[in-house]
Amino acid sequence: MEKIPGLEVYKFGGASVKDAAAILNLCRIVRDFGPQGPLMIVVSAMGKTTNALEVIYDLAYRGEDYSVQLAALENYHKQACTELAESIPTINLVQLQFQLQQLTTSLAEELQFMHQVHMPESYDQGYDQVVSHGERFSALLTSSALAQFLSTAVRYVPAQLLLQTDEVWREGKVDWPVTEAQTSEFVNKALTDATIIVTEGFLGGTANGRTTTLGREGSDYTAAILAYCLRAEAVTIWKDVAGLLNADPKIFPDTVRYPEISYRETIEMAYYGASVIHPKTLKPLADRNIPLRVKSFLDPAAAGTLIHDCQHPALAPAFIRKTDQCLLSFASKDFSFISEENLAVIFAALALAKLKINVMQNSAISFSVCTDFVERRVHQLLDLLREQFTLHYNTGLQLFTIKNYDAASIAQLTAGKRLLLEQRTRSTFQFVCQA
Ligand SMILES: Nc1ncnc2c1ncn2[C@@H]1O[C@H](COP(=O)(O)OP(=O)(O)O)[C@@H](O)[C@H]1O
Ligand SMILES: N[C@@H](CC(=O)OP(=O)(O)O)C(=O)O
Repeated sequence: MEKIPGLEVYKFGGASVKDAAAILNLCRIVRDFGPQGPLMIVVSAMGKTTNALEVIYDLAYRGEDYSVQLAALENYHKQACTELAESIPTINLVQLQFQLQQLTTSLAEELQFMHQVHMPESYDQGYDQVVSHGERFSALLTSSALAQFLSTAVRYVPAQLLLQTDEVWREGKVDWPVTEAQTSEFVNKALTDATIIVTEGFLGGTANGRTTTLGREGSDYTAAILAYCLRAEAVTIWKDVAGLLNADPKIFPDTVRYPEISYRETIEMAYYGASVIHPKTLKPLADRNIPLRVKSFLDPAAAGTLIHDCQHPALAPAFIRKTDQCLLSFASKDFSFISEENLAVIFAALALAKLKINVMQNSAISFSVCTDFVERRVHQLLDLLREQFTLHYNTGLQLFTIKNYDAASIAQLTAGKRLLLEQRTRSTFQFVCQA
């Protein structure tokens, strides 16, 4: 497709649209810091809406009463509408409330269906139809607020029209050629009479028009997919932190910001579990050399972090913690060595149970793997391997990774901890310990 000159992509996550004040702040950021050229805005569900929808969906699925939780979610969005209309008087509150009501009705219908029918084989498909409403509410409120705040045309384009995926519910895989063609068509059409487009993060659509989701926290990835398809000039993800830091400030004290960092370093940090950027975000951007800025929506004038194709001097060590880990070990029952044949069986079972290996270690007669503890999947794995191996596993563990470690950073992080497994390469030190 033809490049659209100057087009940029902004992604606003849950924290940056958590209430009317936050949406108003978003409007000011677009007005005061927005690009000269067209802008594609990707929004996540407001605040913790996705978590709330997951709870409601589970209640509905189990045939239990979810009316209190649903009413609370409805009121949360209604209140945001009312408060936005108080701050931006040109908002047509009656119309906005009507549109919100339509979405609420659609959500209630999806839930009602699951509540009555209870089809285990449709659990994941139903999840996507329900949980996607969080992003829909948010896109409605954000696009309405922006249009009135900026007194300009703002087009809302549903993500299902842009991103086509397969039918792997909750983890939709993007059909790149179709997505590129659709995105080009709908965005060019929208830009004939508007310079700002709003769409939902995290969502896609199948060829049959059903909604899919891309995996939790997938809105960063949506921004990257659209930027790739539109050959955007840059992507900015607006967060509640000063940029990409060397550790999560909610867990580690005294963090430092990386002003500039390469795609490669960032992709590794995301892979090891730095939750500030969804791990799939970097590849589409690196493929088309599109810079990614991480900026603070609380201090939009501040520099943030620029992630691009660059060389930089050695970085301060990065600390990453993954919680809820499980350490599994498999030993041959007859004291024979762990052979390539044994490993092939173990890997096949891990793939079948959809468990990702976070760290692994081989010894003479046993093989250990650290994975995220997803109970259902771990039990599936154990069932698959029980006959052939002696199995041990520990849960409730933490996996720490230090990238670009030095002796001081290892000493600092391991102090007072009992390490169950440790491993180091030239640049990365990892260990598993009790929480
Ligand atoms: N290395 C890191 N640098 C900055 N923030 C980090 C890092 N690792 C984890 N975080 C956490 O990521 C959070 C922001 O990401 P996230 O909550 O996914 O944002 P949103 O959902 O609003 O897009 C921060 O509040 C911070 O706690
Ligand atoms: N709302 C979805 C998608 C997402 O990316 O959200 P956030 O940008 O707030 O992490 C989720 O919570 O998983």
